[in-house]
Amino acid sequence: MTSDIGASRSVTTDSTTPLAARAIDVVREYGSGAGRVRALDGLTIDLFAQRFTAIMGASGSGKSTFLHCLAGLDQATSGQILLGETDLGSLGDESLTATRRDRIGFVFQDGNLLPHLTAAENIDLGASLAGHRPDRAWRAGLVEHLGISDRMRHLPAQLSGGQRQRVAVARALLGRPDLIVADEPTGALDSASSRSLLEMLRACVDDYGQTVVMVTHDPAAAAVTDEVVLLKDGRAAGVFRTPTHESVLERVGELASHSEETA
Ligand SMILES: Nc1ncnc2c1ncn2[C@@H]1O[C@H](COP(=O)(O)OP(=O)(O)OP(=O)(O)O)[C@@H](O)[C@H]1O
Repeated sequence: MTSDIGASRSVTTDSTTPLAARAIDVVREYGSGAGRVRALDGLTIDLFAQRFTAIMGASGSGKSTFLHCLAGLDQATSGQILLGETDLGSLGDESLTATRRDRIGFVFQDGNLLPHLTAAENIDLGASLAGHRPDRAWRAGLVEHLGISDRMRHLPAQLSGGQRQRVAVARALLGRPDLIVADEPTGALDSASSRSLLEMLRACVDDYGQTVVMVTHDPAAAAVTDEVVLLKDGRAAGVFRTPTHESVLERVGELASHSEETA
């Protein structure tokens, strides 16, 4: 059970709550002619700073496409993605690469570690590429908090799936990014590792003041977040706060039955 993670959440939002990122009327089309697919169809979402937001929706509703556009890995066909005040669409290749490296942390399903680098080298990779020295005290605290201090010299193949994910979380947090994006991070984990990863992502927000956006199909994972954004056919189809396992199941069920009625 994960329902007690984040049990003390309290989410209030008003016009002064700062935004970490925004998607404004975003369209993303793939292909052309008869094969054209509109993966995002005028999507508008506000992502509040220092919050944990889940993105949910049926398969094909545009979740990964949105996350990739938000993280500057893919480009919207039209509309705007703002990271703080920065319009990602206005950046050239070099600035976009630097923005991704310096302002966004990534946690993907398989950890996405480089196999020939040790855990420590993987954690330091972003800082090394940027020519920065990692903040040693911050790094040591993170690694300790994540329980991987004794695994720093191991290669990814010598780590468990859960340990690889912890390394990925440490790497994502090292540069204190403006935004951490997680794509189905619990998808390949057993329930204990999944719970532990969700606790870590929750701690990123509660203890380190980070902003986390996570795509998930898992109601138990969504139930530890502050806010759930539902997508349908490439558009926002609802937002609800302080989700519980039950409320997630209910809202996702409603969305699915509404889709059947209108199909
Ligand atoms: N590179 C691509 N080329 C063509 N179509 C694509 C491409 N990437 C995604 N799509 C299409 O865009 C739509 C949205 O895909 P996306 O992967 O964002 O959905 P999703 O909600 O993340 O799905 P899932 O839950 O199955 O991962 C789908 O119809 C998909 O087939």
